[in-house]
Amino acid sequence: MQKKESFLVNRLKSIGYAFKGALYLIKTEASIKIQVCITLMVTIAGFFFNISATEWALQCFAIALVMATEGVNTAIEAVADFIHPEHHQKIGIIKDVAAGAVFIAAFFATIIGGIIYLPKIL
Ligand SMILES: Nc1ncnc2c1ncn2[C@@H]1O[C@H](COP(=O)(O)OP(=O)(O)OP(=O)(O)O)[C@@H](O)[C@H]1O
Repeated sequence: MQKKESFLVNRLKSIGYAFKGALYLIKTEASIKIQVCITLMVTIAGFFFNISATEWALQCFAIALVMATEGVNTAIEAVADFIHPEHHQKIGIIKDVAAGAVFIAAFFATIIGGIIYLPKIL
């Protein structure tokens, strides 16, 4: 009989798997690499312009939203390719909708960036 692992060991393992997934995403996805670069740039900009705590919170939220939707988009693409490797109209729609979610997050993240930085630059 298999020994039942404690709740804590299970949670730690889950964090490990999630970390592995995030690392895989950063290593394999070109768009996430670009997003990591943008994250570094806006973090430097945040310190440079000495943005407020609320602005930091909004910036972190925008970054997290874009990266999280990108991760979900990648997972959906992988599932779609796995279950139906051939070309299919429905797969196309599924992938387009998933990509659309990333676009929406990125669009509003850009607006947040504009609201924070444009008044400081102009
Ligand atoms: N199996 C398929 N059947 C129908 N259309 C597809 C299929 N695979 C891809 N497409 C179309 O091509 C587009 C790009 O798909 P792809 O899987 O190459 O994603 P991508 O945007 O290049 O992914 P990445 O996030 O890795 O850059 C999809 O949004 C969809 O419109």
